[in-house]
Amino acid sequence: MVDGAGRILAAAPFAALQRLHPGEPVQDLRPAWILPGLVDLHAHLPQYSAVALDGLELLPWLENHIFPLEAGFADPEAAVPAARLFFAHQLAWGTTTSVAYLTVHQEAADRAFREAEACGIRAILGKVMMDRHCPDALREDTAASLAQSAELCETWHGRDGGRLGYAFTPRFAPVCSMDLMAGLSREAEKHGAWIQTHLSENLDEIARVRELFPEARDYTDVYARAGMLGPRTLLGHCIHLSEGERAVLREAGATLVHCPRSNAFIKSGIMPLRQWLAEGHRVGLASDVGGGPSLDLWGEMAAACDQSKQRWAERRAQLRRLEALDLDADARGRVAEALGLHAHAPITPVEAFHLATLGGARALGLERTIGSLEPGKDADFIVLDPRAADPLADRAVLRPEEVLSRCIYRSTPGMVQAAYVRGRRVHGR
Ligand SMILES: O=c1[nH]c(=O)c2nc[nH]c2[nH]1
Repeated sequence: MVDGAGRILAAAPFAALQRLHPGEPVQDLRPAWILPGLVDLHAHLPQYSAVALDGLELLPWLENHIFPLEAGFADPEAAVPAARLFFAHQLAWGTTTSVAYLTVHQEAADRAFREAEACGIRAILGKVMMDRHCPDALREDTAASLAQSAELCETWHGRDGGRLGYAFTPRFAPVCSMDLMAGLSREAEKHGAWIQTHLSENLDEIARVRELFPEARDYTDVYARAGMLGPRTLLGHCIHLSEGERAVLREAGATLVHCPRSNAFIKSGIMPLRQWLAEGHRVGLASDVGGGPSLDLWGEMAAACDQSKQRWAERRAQLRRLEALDLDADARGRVAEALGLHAHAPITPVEAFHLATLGGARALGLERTIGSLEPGKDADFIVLDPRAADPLADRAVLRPEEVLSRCIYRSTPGMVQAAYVRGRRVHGR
C-alpha cells in the first residue's frame, strides 16, 4: 500500500493486505511479484553506445573506444538522446536507482540531469573530472573542473526531495592530480555529496599509479591522502586489493562496487566477492556499462554468482592437488593459507539480489529510504512476472528463492512489467 506522497504504508501478501485494509482501492497484479527496485551503483552513461566491443584491456580500451566517444559530448545535445535511452533501459530492467558517470562536459552533464529529472528515475550522477595524462580534448584545467563540478552539485544535489544527487567523479588516479582530488574531497564534504571513482581494476593501471604517485604506499593510499575515502565513497571494481588497503577501506566505510561482467569482459580479473563480504566491507553491485555489456542488473547478479562458484571450484581443485603432495599437515595448512585456498561458500542468488537492492541502498546511506519494501520507505518498486523466466511458462510451484534464481539466471527484457519511483509509474504497460 502506497500513500499519496509515494511512501509505503504497508507491505504484506495480497490476501493479508486486503483483510487488514478493507475498502482500499486495489490493483491485483498476481501472479506478478512486487519487489524493491534495483540499485545500479556504477555505470557510464555516455558509454552505452560502445558496449561489447571485445579485445582490449582497460587502458587501451579507454584510449581506443572510450575517450573518442566521450569527446563527442562536447556537444551538449549529444547527451539528451543518450541519457533518455540509458535511463529508459535501466528502468525497463528494473533499476530504479541509477548511479552513473557522465563526461567532463558541464553542459552535457546538466542535460543528463534534466533527463533524469524528467523521466522520474532516482539518480546520482557526476561530471567526470580529469586534469592530466588524457587526450587534449578531455583534459580539464584543475580549478575549472572543481568549479564546474561544484556548480553542478549546487544545482542538482538533493533536487526533488533528494531523488537526484551529485557524486564528485574523478575518473581514476592515473588521470587526476593530487590538487584535483584533494579539492573535490573538500567540495564533496562541504555539500554532503558522494564521491565515485575506480580503484584497483587492472594490473597495468595499478603499475601506472605506482609510477605517478611514488610517495603513496599503494593505490588506496593515493585516495586516502587526497581525503577521498569515507562512507559516501563508491569505488568501482576493487579486484586486486592488498590486506593493508582493505583495512584502510574498511575503516573508512567506503563501498567496494562489484562489476562482474565488466571485470570479465575487459580481462581485469575476478573480484573475491565472498572474501570481501566476509571481511565486513560494504559491497554493492553494478553493470558498469560500457565495460559491462548491458544495463540488465539481473545478468550481473548471475555473473556474481557464477564467478563466485568458479573461484570456489578452482580453489577446491587446488586443495585436492595439494592434498596429493607429500606434505605433513602443518606444511599443507601453511601453503593453503598462503595461497588463500580455504574457499568460502559461493554467493547465492538471494545474496546477489540483496546486493542489488538493500546492499546498494546501504552503500549509498539510503537504507532508510529505499532498498526494501517496508512501511515508511519510498515506494520504489518493480512488478516482475516470473513466468517470463520460466522455460515452459507453466504453473510449476517453486519456492520463492527458486523463482528468484530463475529470474536472475534467465532474465528477459519483458520480465519487468512496470517500475515505480516514489509510487509514480516510470516504466511499464
Ligand atoms: O571500467 C572502466 N570504465 C571506465 O570508463 C574507466 N575509467 C577509468 N577506469 C575505468 N574502468
